[in-house]
Amino acid sequence: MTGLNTARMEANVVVLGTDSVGKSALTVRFLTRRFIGEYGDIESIFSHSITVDGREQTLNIWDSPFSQVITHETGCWHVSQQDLSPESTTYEKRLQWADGFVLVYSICDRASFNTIGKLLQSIKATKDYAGLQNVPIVIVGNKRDLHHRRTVLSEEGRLLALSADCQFYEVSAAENYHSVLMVFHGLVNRVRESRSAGKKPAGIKGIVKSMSAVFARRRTDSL
Ligand SMILES: Nc1nc2c(ncn2[C@@H]2O[C@H](COP(=O)(O)OP(=O)(O)OP(=O)(O)O)[C@@H](O)[C@H]2O)c(=O)[nH]1
Repeated sequence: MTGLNTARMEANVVVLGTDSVGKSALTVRFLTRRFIGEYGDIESIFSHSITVDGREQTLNIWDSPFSQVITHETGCWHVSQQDLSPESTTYEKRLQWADGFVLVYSICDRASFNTIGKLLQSIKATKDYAGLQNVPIVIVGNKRDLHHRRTVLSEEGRLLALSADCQFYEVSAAENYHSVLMVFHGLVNRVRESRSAGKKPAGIKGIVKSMSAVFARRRTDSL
């Protein structure tokens, strides 16, 4: 016996970001260790098992082209027309399905970085609505190999991640497997942390909250 907890875990991951930032390149690099250059527009869910800290983890990764995803009008998120058919899977469904998110922008594309803030807003709104705070999210600045064409500073990515309580990595799906692996390992650790936090017994704050709720109810009952 090694004493390691070998229980297998499963987590659903959605990879999001604007067109051509390298979502498929990142996903395929993680799954196959290879960079193949062109990926097409196919929406796919991949299942892949990895071992993190001695524990096996199955990730179901949903990679979808951005053009099928969302538009943002007057503060509301809308799914695009082609996503409204009954058999199609909407943006909201993707958000509900996911246990964690990889949000990708290109360091050479300022607009793709600006979109990350909007994606964060919509994810947090959906998860908060479902009572799930602190959803695990990793922000990834891709195409690091193209640093001569950089328009987004590393510090900007890091600050955004810090302000939204997310992890942050800059990677090159084209040139480096290891940094891509770190992205998914980082997310797995976050998912584990959030699951074990969900199972923890109520801390002192939780107990005070429940007692206040009980006493408040008694006061209203006696009126
Ligand atoms: N130089 C460089 N090119 C990359 C990198 N990652 C992806 N690319 C290229 O960027 C282009 C878009 O990559 P994709 O992986 O298809 O991007 P995507 O975000 O999945 O795009 P959509 O499917 O349109 O949403 C392709 O030509 C890739 O070869 C990278 O790290 N460095």
